[in-house]
Amino acid sequence: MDSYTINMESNGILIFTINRPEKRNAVDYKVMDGLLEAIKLCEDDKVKALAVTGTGKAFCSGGDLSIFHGLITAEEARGMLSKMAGILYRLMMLPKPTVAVLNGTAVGGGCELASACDFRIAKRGAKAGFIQAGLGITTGWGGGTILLERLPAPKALSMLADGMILSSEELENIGFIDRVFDGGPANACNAFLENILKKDTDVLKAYKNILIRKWVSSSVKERIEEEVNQCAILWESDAHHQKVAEFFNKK
Ligand SMILES: CC[C@H](C(=O)O)C(=O)SCCNC(=O)CCNC(=O)[C@H](O)C(C)(C)COP(=O)(O)OP(=O)(O)OC[C@H]1O[C@@H](n2cnc3c(N)ncnc32)[C@H](O)[C@@H]1OP(=O)(O)O
Repeated sequence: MDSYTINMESNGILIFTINRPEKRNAVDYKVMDGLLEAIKLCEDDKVKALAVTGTGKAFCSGGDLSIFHGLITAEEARGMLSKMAGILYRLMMLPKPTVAVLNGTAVGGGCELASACDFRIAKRGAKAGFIQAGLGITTGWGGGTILLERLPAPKALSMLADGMILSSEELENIGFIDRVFDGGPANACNAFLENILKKDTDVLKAYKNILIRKWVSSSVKERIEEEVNQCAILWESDAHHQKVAEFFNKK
């Protein structure tokens, strides 16, 4: 079974779907490479928007702990963290509308992936939380930096520092989720983007470039690199490795 799928819809939406339901769509290196492939495909003028979603009960459960728990030192972690941070940076800087369609639970790096999209819509009942703090680390794929660009600082910091998993309604109240939907993710995505897709691609690109210029002038890239560095340092702590071990021992 492929770890991801990439589908071009007739309405111009390119859909990237993480397809690892047996691991709640945890991100491994194949998923990272697939996301980068989808981002590059968006350079085609036929693509009007990019949607990111998952298969099964979860949107994305963050980094694949069964692989990444083998990364022990800061240096080892930094390689993986900076790879995905670089991909999420390219995702957020894509000069086309992007939407995370939360078909289910998003935790940890899954919330960082969702944050890198312009918009987030969630199926009623979906939950999401930046659980990294409970694992003895911070966000490490740029998601903390990006969230602080998306939400007012008090809201963003409470999501990050609380590390709680919140309901779709709570997330909508905070402003992390732009719309809660019932029914199928694809129909919800089409409905959310319907009016945007009617606009000329150059107009949409011009508006996104206003945002991109703001991020470039405020050194978002450098701030993400610093976030990666500080996560890598926390990564090698005994507290983090103990928490990851507890996740697997709880079975
Ligand atoms: C910088 C990013 C950072 C990093 O890279 O480390 C992070 O993303 S930190 C956060 C890492 N992610 C987690 O700690 C989440 C762990 N998973 C969960 O909390 C739950 O699985 C949840 C809430 C996502 C879903 O709970 P549910 O009860 O529906 O499912 P199970 O827990 O029974 O899991 C089913 C099955 O999937 C495996 N699984 C789930 N998440 C991961 C993961 N992130 N990596 C690897 N495997 C994962 C879990 O082990 C179960 O496998 P099974 O063989 O059936 O026991």
